[in-house]
Amino acid sequence: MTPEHARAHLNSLAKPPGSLGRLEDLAVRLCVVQQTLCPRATPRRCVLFAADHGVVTEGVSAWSSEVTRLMVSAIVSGGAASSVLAATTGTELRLIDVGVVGPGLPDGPVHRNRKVRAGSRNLALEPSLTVQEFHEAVAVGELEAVEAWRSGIVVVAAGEMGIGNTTAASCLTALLTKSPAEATVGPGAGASEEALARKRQIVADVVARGRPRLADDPETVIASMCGLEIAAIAGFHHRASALGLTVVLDGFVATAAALVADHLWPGVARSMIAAHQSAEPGHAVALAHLGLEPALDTWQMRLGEGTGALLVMPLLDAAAAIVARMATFDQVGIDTDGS
Ligand SMILES: Cc1cc2ncn([C@H]3O[C@H](COP(=O)(O)O)[C@@H](O)[C@H]3O)c2cc1C
Ligand SMILES: O=C(O)c1cccnc1
Repeated sequence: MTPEHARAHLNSLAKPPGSLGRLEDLAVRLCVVQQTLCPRATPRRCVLFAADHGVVTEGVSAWSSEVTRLMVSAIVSGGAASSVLAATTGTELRLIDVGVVGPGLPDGPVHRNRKVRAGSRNLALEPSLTVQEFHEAVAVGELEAVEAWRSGIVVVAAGEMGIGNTTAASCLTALLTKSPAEATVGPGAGASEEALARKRQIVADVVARGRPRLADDPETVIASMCGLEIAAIAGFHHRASALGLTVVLDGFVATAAALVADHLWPGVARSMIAAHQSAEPGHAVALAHLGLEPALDTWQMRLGEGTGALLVMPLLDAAAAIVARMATFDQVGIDTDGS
């Protein structure tokens, strides 16, 4: 199924060609990703991965690390933005703790404790993860993708919660897209000008250190600036894509994880639909590198936590319904010959 084939089908439906605008682009993408003219947007699941970041001690975030643990509780108990959007869009939600500092919640229908370690190390001073820790976190994400597939899920999204994770995402985006640090650093969850300047300096230094070694030892370099939840999302994206699931890509941090997956296992972007373009400047850079067009590009969202992916789910329902259920010009008796 090529884009041209899907577009020709849409043009045969009882409407002026292209008149559903961006919904048609989304429908084409869904058909191409699923290789069918009967695409599906359900059943679906959003899996959030949570972990802490040692680099927070450098003052790069407006928030302290304990907010990660508190937000994990809020997500699980239904009060977070992601919980509300998952509930209103008919999307199952899971929260996997891959490395939040502090005691974990008990396992339950939504929450799982899969801590690899209590947060990543401070990437400004030392490698944030060892290659072994990176692999363990990747495996946690891979297992969640396998479980989704075994449960008959068709569409998945990965999201994250981890104070400080936009610093790691900026490092990875600059490293893997070969962009300057200034192009990939933004205020994250509201960093002050002072924090932003520190963040820029740290990202520039860390990427400059890693860049010369990337070709020879990609896993060590990626692990050295990666967060546990970002590694888990990379594993999730990779395995979900290999199993033929449709992957809806969330914001800047989830897309940095997609860059990691694409670098280690090229081709994952073929299974992906980019939900939105985050207000974080690095997101546009990362999406362009992956060759993905966001469905929503003027919404100025900058939360992560799976929220952009969740917001786009009802549009996927609409896109799937248009493709599979609309009548053709022929069926309604409209002659398009000579038009
Ligand atoms: C209450 C709250 C809820 C969030 N949900 C997602 N994030 C987002 O912001 C954090 C990254 O931004 P930075 O790198 O600047 O710390 C991550 O937790 C991300 O998921 C949140 C942030 C906060 C404060
Ligand atoms: O787009 C994102 O993923 C994002 C933006 C700001 C803060 N946290 C995440």
